[in-house]
Amino acid sequence: MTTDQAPKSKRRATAESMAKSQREISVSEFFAKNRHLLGFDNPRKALLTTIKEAVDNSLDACEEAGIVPEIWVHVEQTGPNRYKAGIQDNGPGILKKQIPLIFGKLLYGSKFHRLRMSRGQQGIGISAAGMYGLLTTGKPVKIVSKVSIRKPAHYYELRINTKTNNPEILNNKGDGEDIPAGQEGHKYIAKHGIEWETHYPADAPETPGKELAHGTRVTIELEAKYQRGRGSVDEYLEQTAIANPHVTIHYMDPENNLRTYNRSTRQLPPEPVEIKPHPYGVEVGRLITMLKDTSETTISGFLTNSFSRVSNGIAKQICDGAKIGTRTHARKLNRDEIEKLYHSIQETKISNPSTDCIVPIGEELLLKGMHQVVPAEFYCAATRPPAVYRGNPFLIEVALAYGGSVETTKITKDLLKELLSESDARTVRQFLINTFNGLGADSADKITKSSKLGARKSPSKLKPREIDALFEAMQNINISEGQSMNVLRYANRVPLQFSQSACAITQSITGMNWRSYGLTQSRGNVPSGPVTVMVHMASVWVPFTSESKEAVASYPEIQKELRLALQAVGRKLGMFLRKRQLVKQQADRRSIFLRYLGEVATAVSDINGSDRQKVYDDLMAVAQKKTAEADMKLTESGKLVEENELFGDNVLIVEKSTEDLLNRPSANGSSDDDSGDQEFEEMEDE
Ligand SMILES: Nc1ncnc2c1ncn2[C@@H]1O[C@H](COP(=O)(O)OP(=O)(O)OP(=O)(O)O)[C@@H](O)[C@H]1O
Repeated sequence: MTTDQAPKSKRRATAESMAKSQREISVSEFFAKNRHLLGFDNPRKALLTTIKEAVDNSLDACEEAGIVPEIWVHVEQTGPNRYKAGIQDNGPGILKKQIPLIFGKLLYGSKFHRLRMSRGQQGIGISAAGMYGLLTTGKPVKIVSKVSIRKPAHYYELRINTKTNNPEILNNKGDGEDIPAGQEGHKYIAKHGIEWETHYPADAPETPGKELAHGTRVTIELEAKYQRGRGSVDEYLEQTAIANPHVTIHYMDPENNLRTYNRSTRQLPPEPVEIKPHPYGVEVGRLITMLKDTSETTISGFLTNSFSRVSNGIAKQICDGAKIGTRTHARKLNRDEIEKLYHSIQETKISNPSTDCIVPIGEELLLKGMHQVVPAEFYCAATRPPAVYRGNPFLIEVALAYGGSVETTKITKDLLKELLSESDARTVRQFLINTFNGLGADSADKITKSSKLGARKSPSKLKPREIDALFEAMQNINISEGQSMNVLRYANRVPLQFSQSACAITQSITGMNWRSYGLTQSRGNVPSGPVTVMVHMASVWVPFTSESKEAVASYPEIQKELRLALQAVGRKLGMFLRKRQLVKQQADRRSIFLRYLGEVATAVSDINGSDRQKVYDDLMAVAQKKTAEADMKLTESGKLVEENELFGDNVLIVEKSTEDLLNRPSANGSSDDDSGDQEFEEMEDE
């Protein structure tokens, strides 16, 4: 018997029968099945992604139009596991004929084909959110858009046809509705229950009660879950406000709490300039397509007009390197010649792309933003000069805040009750870690232990007495040394809230030695301590690791810039902590002198009959002189700093009194153990 023969079996399919089921897959069908790729992998994230896509679009549109953005976000519960999210802006609005395509067709947008810094890049975001809503609730997307105060607004209810990836308009027999301008329109809106803010709020500082002249509102009903804490809508909006100090957001949460994040500046970020691709970033395949599609006749014309930084001289050098004449017909190059052209491009010295296509937040605004949201003692920021990866310009900036109260001490008991009832964590320990940024496992253990809650206690089943004990422990336990660094990641001003460990930003932080800057850190982890670090990558094309735009890919050029920016703020933090340590030591010494001064003065006066008060004053003067550093002001440059004052050199110190320092644990955690300091000095010497 031969063993290499396949067992006899009936032929199951033929090429012909298989051909019957082979057909094109629509992009919408693909993403409907793979919704996790777009950030719709669970109901909680689906709500966040929907709001994020709409808010990012609003900010992009306002900035592009030169309008100071005002955004309304309204989240309302419409049933068990069902929410309605409405996002409105005061942007330029959208032309009537474009509305169905933008909201009812995947991969349709204005940003994909251009090299210019913006939040959106792919043209999937908002239509995917609408599709998710439709699939999970059957409800269409509702859009109102207005381009001028004098013209009618347009109202559409539409759904995406996932088979054809095309929009279907549902209202007014497929034509959509026009809402008249002015009073008549306001009546129409009220009568038909259309969701649209007609006016700015009466207490809006700059535009109280003014009618909204233009803007867009999208309303999507979807299967979702609302929960605060890490990765929530609330966190996204708060972090968006930090990185976009020019936006005002009115946020109505599902419990009808209205929160307003007011802008701190009316200055829009400078307009980024659109650039052409840089020759170094173009791969052979792309070069072939570009040559096929070009309207230029000569190869020299093609090179100078399709790419940035290619002058006639550079084009000639490239052509010479490839042994092709500059006047050769661009569309007639064969594959071999294109390959040579590609290699010659790589070997020709071409200057870096221009960098006015990327706009940093800037050190001053970074400090302002951080200071508004993170209460701390010390802030600093650093913006790196632009660099290039794969031909794409990018820039890294970092802000750091040190000190201040721990998140667990900032909440009220009522909020704690709400958070506990919303949580789906299985244990209280897990709840604490998931809900409070920077709270490490050790601190969560300390809190649960102190509140005497069993390790397996479920957060939603706590009795009032147990909630009281938990609240008490959260307020009183000193967990500053157990805190881990809170990392806020941003790409083109958009907060990145997921896939932390896959992101180049987190990897750069964990790969650095923070102990040399006075923080404790176990190898390969984020450092410990009451520190918040905000890292922003701005680029014409952010290399995300997936379509849901959650993590930045680790290109070596990006890693290098991240490291340099983090080191810049790390050094400033190190200086601050060292000075603070010195002040504390001297304050400790002075307090010991003061303890005995009175007794010594009395004894001296008894022995030699001198004036006790004079002896006391003299001794006091000596004590003060010997411990003069205790009065040192905690500034980089030795200047006296008023609270909240911003320095020119991008450091902000909110002064602490000497008493505060004496009562506060040191950077390394304990107030009376100086072993950590020794380690710190040693690291500095290295
Ligand atoms: N609120 C708005 N105001 C004006 N134009 C808008 C608004 N929302 C969307 N658009 C337009 O619709 C297009 C498609 O938006 P969509 O969210 O689908 O993709 P994107 O923002 O281009 O990219 P991404 O998928 O990366 O978010 C945008 O490129 C923009 O031109």
